[in-house]
Amino acid sequence: MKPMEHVIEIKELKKSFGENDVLKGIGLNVSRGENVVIMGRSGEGKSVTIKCIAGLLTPDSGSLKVMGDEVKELAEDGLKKMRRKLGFVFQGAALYDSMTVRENLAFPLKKVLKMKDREEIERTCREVLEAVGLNDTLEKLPSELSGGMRKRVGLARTLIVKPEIILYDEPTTGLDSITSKEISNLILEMRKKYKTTSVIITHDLSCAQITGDRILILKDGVFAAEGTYEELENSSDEFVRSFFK
Ligand SMILES: Nc1ncnc2c1ncn2[C@@H]1O[C@H](COP(=O)(O)OP(=O)(O)OP(=O)(O)O)[C@@H](O)[C@H]1O
Repeated sequence: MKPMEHVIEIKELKKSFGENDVLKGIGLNVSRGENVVIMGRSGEGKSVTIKCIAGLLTPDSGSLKVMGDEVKELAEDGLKKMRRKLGFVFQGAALYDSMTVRENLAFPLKKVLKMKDREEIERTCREVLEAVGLNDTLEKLPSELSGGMRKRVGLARTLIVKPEIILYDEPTTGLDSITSKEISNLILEMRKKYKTTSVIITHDLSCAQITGDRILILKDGVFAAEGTYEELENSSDEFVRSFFK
C-alpha cells in the first residue's frame, strides 16, 4: 500500500440548491489513516460536503473520488460496494429506539454483512461494545442510556461493519465537556484499532484539537484555510482565529 494514498480526492466540487450556491469548487485530499476536521459557520455546507462524499447528494460538477473510484461514474452495484466501505456517525446517535443495544448492533451485521451465525453475531456485538468501553449494556434500550453512552453505541454500530472511512457529523454535540473529550479520544483510539480514515465535522474545539491531524475551514463555498489546530489558532487571518476563541 502506498503510504500517501488518497482515499478521498475532491477537485472543484460544486453543489447548489436552486439559487443557493453552497459548494463553489471545493478541493480536498484525505490520506489513508488521516483524521480531517471540517469547521465553518452554520449553513456553510459542511454536511452537504460529507453527504456528497457518501453519495447521498449528487454534486453538480467537479470530481469526487472515493478509494480511487469517481463516484458519479459508479453504477448502482459499485455505489453499493463503495457505501459498504463508508460509515457514518450522525448528530443524534440514530439508534432504533424500540430495539435493544444488541438488536441495534446485530442489525447491520445481518443486513450489511449477511452474518447468520448467532454465536458469531453475539461475539462480534460484545467485541465492538468492549472496544467502545461499554460492557453490560446489550440488553438495554437506548432510552435507558445516557447521551454519551448512546454516542458510544452509535459509534459501535458504525464500526461493527468495519468501514474504511468514517464520516462524523458533530460527534460530540450535546455532551458535557468531559464526555465530549472521552468521545473525541475514542475516535482516536478507534482509528488506531480499526485503521480508519475519518472526516469529522465539528464546532467543538476540543474535539477538533484532539481528533484532527488537519483542520479545514469552509467559508463562502470554498476551503478558506487549512492547517493544524495550532497553525490555525495562530493564523494571521482574524476570521480563522475567531474559530479558536
Ligand atoms: N437537501 C437540501 N435541499 C435544499 N437545500 C439544502 C439541502 N441540504 C442543505 N441545504 C442547504 O445548504 C446549505 C448548507 O447546509 P449544511 O447542512 O451543509 O450546513 P452546515 O455547514 O453543515 O451547517 P450546521 O453547522 O448548521 O450543521 C444550507 O443553506 C442549507 O439550507
